[in-house]
Amino acid sequence: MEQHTSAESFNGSKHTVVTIGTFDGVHLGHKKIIDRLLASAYNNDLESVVLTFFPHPRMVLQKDTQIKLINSIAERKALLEATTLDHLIIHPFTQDFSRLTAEEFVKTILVDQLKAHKVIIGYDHHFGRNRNANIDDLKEYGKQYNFEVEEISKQDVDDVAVSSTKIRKALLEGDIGRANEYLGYAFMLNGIVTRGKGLGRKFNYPTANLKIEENYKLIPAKGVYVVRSIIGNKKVYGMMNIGTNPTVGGSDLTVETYFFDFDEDLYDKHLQIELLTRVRDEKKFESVDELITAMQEDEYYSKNFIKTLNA
Ligand SMILES: Cc1cc2nc3c(=O)[nH]c(=O)nc-3n(C[C@H](O)[C@H](O)[C@H](O)COP(=O)(O)O)c2cc1C
Ligand SMILES: Nc1ncnc2c1ncn2[C@@H]1O[C@H](COP(=O)(O)OP(=O)(O)O)[C@@H](O)[C@H]1O
Repeated sequence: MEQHTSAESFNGSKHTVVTIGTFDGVHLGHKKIIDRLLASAYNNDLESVVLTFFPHPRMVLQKDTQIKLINSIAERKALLEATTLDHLIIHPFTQDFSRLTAEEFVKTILVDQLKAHKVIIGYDHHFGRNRNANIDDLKEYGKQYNFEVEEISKQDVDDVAVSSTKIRKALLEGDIGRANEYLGYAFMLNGIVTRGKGLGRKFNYPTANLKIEENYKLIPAKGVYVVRSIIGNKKVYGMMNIGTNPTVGGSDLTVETYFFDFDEDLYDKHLQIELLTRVRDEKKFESVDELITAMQEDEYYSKNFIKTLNA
């Protein structure tokens, strides 16, 4: 797959089939649309292109800082990279870009830059300044500029929208099992390991604190989770706590993981951690001893869960 940082930097020689969307989550519904794109590219001897935008339009137009996405942009790229897509264009969504008229968008981006012969798009897709053009307008432009428009039905669009919404909801409720089912892979968090208060080691449970850079990344509900990561080519399992550590008087939200059968310095390292299942809610215990007992029970539970994976 070739990556392009804007539509302008796309310089394909062949004609293309293009689909446009946010693809947050790159979940099973998105995969179905990408499969359609790939089949169409194959059958028509076209190159397949996903045109996606970043930042999310709502971040730019409504300055929405509350919006939370299932994937960081780096994660979205990596997930799409794993498909056999020919081109991924992550076009910067700016105020200027949002002011392009529908016809300017079609002519300059789809026709001149992407050489689109076909566009696969949702029945309810709106585009251009103030989103005032719809799929019928796109079909008219198609006649004028010589490209075909393939409509994704209401049912298929609803499936995709519903599953993004359902995944966000499941994550916010801590229902990782359900989120992972819709995703078709395990939800992940990426970040750098930072220093905490150094208490974990005293409890015999050193925990790598993950600093997640992207403020728009959705963090699942507080609680304890069984997790997995690849550290230096080795698969390691662990248990993660997302929370404020109320037992030791914490206040900021932290994401910290104790890895099983592992003893290495992780400070400043980048980790990608997959969440596999939820163990329990975070609690304020009466004492540190009670917290340590709970962590021992979490470890027992987690290791049994991991055995079922590897059975
Ligand atoms: C599996 C696991 C479960 C945890 N559960 C709780 C909890 O229920 N309540 C709580 O206050 N802290 C909980 N913690 C967080 C500990 O308080 C925290 O790891 C400890 O304070 C170390 O912090 P430090 O990394 O800043 O040294 C949990 C940590 C882990 C790894
Ligand atoms: N099994 C392990 N799981 C997690 N971190 C570990 C483990 N073994 C060693 N470490 C190291 O210990 C650090 C965590 O120790 P801890 O006492 O909790 O300090 P801090 O409060 O700075 O996180 C991790 O960042 C990592 O560098």
